[in-house]
Amino acid sequence: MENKAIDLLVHHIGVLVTMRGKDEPRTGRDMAEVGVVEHGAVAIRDGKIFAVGQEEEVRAQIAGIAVKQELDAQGRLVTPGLIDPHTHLVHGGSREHELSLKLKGVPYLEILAQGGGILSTVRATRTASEEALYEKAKKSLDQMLLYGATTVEAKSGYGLRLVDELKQLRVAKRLDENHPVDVVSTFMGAHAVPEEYKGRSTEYVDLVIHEMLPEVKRQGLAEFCDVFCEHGVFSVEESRRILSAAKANGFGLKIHADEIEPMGGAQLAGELGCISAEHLLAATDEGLEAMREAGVIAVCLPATSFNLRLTSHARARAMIDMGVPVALSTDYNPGSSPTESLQLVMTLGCLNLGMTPQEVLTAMTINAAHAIGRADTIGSLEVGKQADLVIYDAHNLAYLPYHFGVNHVDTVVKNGKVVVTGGQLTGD
Ligand SMILES: N=CN[C@@H](CCC(=O)O)C(=O)O
Ligand SMILES: [Zn+2]
Repeated sequence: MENKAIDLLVHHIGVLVTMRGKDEPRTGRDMAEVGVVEHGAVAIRDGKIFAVGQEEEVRAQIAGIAVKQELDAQGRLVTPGLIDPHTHLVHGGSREHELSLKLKGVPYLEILAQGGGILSTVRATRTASEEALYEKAKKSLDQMLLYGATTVEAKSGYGLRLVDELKQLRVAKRLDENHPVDVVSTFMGAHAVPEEYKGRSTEYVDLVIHEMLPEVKRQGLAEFCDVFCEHGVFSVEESRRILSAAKANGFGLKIHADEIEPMGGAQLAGELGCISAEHLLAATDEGLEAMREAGVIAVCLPATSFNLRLTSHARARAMIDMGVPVALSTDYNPGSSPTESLQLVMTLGCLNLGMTPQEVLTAMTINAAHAIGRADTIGSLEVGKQADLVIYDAHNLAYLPYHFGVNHVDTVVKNGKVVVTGGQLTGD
């Protein structure tokens, strides 16, 4: 079998960013160690990386083995496929009408308290057919792929009743099966208290725990469970109840924590051993310390703080310096972050969170892979891992966040197949 043909050889890579070398989530200085190889090549067989490194070495390793297809990277930049570890991919409708409210200074939680915000998307998602949700989410997933994402996490949470939560999760599952991008599902029945349970949040929490969680598990529709722990949404105690039940049902845990108010969500993430905690703009030093001790990954969402016109951002610099592993994500959703572009997030990660281009790339490759429990197969270009990589129309890493607002992706290889070429989907 050693001589079975190489399916694809990507060669003449000017700067190859491998992210190789470490099994745990990257922290501190390691976040800047991106494993650059100049004059690189990647040999791919059966959808996996067969050899990677300097072109001369790779060619020596595959000497005598036939190569079916060669792809000339023309001296440009190659990175692992980008990973978006926090999205609300599947939903009905859009919320551009909230822009004028935002411009008048109406706060995000105020819009929600008035029955808008998440709840208006809940109405649109409940009335949408499964097919319409599929087509809309597919369009967004196409965009994500065109901007370099090869794996995406997707949360439910706009159904807020069993039938519609399952509908959202089925759409995510079908996309995972049919679309080149891998979709990892999270159940988020506790995204808001639905209108019909207004003032009865304890009853709704009971419903999530006793009806929704077991059924989602029984149908195998989600790997993780997430909760929006925030004033006026779910309290720390309610979040603890839901996440503890999720843990007992075998879900991995995530939490939208300390986004707007310092509630103690970060501490809860540490206490329960969540795989990740999201947002964290208002997280205290004690909260971050609890996360560091428990190895919880901080998923920072700079497009959200930008879009909500917040003057402060997640303290990613402090997190990195104190040893909390940081990942970055679009938080793609119709309210607080209507963008599919991880490249925009690169720019905001640098300019608003103070991260370097190297740290930003680590945060949306290997650390993002850890945040969704996939670091054994994706997130770096190493022998045996899935052959997911991106060729950019750029010659160095810093160029990506520097030249913002445009798409630098030229080619995407997913599981060894060219799925984007010349910035267009191939349809494979
Ligand atoms: N903060 C809560 N949930 C989403 C926003 C959802 C919405 O506004 O529709 C977020 O992560 O930003
Ligand atoms: Zn979110």
